[in-house]
Amino acid sequence: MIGAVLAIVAAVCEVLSIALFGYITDEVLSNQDLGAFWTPAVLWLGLTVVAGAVSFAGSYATAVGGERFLLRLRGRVFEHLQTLTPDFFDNRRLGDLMARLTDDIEAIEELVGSGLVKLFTTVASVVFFAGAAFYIRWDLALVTFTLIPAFLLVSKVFAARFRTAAARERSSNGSMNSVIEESLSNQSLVQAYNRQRTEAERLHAEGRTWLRANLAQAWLASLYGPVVQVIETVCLLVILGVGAWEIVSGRLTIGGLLAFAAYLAYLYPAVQSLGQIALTVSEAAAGSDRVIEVLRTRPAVTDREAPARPAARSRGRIEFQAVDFTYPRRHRPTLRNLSFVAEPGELVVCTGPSGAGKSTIAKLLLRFYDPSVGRILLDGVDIRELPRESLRDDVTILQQENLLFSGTVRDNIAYGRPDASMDDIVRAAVLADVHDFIGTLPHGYDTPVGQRGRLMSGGQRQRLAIARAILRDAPVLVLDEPMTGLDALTAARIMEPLNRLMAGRTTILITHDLRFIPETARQIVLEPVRRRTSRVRIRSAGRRDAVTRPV
Ligand SMILES: Nc1ncnc2c1ncn2[C@@H]1O[C@H](COP(=O)(O)OP(=O)(O)OP(=O)(O)O)[C@@H](O)[C@H]1O
Repeated sequence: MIGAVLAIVAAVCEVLSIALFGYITDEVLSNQDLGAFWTPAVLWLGLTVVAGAVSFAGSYATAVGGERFLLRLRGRVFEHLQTLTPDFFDNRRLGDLMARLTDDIEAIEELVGSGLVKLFTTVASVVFFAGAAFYIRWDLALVTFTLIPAFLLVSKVFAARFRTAAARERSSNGSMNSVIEESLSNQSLVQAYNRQRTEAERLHAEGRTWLRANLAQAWLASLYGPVVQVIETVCLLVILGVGAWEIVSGRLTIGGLLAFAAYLAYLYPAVQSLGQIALTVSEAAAGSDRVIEVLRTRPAVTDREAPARPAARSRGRIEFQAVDFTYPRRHRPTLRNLSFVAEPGELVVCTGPSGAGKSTIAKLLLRFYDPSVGRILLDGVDIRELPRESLRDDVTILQQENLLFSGTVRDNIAYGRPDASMDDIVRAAVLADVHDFIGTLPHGYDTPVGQRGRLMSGGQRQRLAIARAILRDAPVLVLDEPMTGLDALTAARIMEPLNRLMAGRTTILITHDLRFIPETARQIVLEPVRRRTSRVRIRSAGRRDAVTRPV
């Protein structure tokens, strides 16, 4: 609003300056009276200074509004993305989502930042310059204004095509980002398999689509200027012709005609830039369509309106009651009729062939998905009744692939409890058997772990993740293949800190590797769901031939 008001003031100053120019032409130049020059000259200079100051303040005020709006928009889209279940990300390309958060939001920025200032200034200019032209000679103004629809028609035709080209450019920009993101994040695989050339070709192919879309935009933008210029020249000739006739008839002075022409010289570019704003709007619209698509996606799992109030600290009793689950867009169920109980502090080992649905149990427990049938209970309460935040505070997961962020060792251990003291962090590292190793790092706890922790070995990453889980101190623990990728010696070494982590916590240990599992641990064996006969067997790890029973 401040920007709009200031833009109007600036336009009024410019209108008055041109009126002074007309006055000087008639009173000073035509009458050859130098004495009449000084007052309008000083006034003109004053108006120019005021117009400059006001338009500076207006542009800046509007830019502040636009940029702040964008800061909030980007934050809002990002927050919304984090409410969506991991399934959403599994089904999208990361590079494309990143393009939506950066380039597409930037396209909107161009509209609400510089675009908005321009729109205010232009509309104010059009209104005032048109008004001033009418004031000088309404009939001449009417004749010249009949040509304005030609400008608007041209910009309408161009804007529609520009929007299609911009949408293509936005989407191919997303695809290009995806290729770059995928290739660069998998560089060791790319190089080990000699796929550099193929990856470069993939990027080139996406780049060509992007190039075509950009050239279509450039073609339209370059054509727009000359087409408008032709219309402008027609207008100018009409003004000169009709103006000359008005002067001959004595209804207009030369100063009046010059001022009139000057108003139109401001007015037509303003109308033309209204058309260009239409192009900016088209581009922003293409970007905002993609941003809105993300904002419109509803999370697959949400909290109840009035969720149950969870106990201050959960005891950690987990119960799956006749759970069936089918992944979205899949026809075959992954789990069918799965029932088991894990008592507080108990270790339950979950095994079964690859693809039987072991990791799916962890995803259901964290409510990344809800069961299609059946219930999952935490301390006797259906987890759908609990706020997701408190449920996830009670469950710590140690994933198959240990996910570290690119911060320091300390940041990574404290990830689940950012307020933890240094003493707590060190204690967790000691229990996870990683403290001595950290001592050998160049900057100890302040050593960066590298992108996704790649500066650490698999075993070191695993022990850092164990320290992180120990520090989090949740009553329920899900360990998803904690020994994956580790050799026998490292796996044996991991077991000790893992046992310390599991002590006193309800633990669901998903693993293929039964070598280090305590004899007494209860074991759930998942069988892949085939026809309707799939089932779950429960047996003791020590007695593999024990009676198996469908649950
Ligand atoms: N997000 C998903 N969308 C669709 N299907 C999925 C998804 N995640 C897993 N699946 C499918 O569900 C089945 C079970 O997967 P899950 O990861 O739970 O198996 P798993 O028993 O842990 O296997 P592994 O031991 O190999 O890790 C598999 O057939 C898999 O293809």
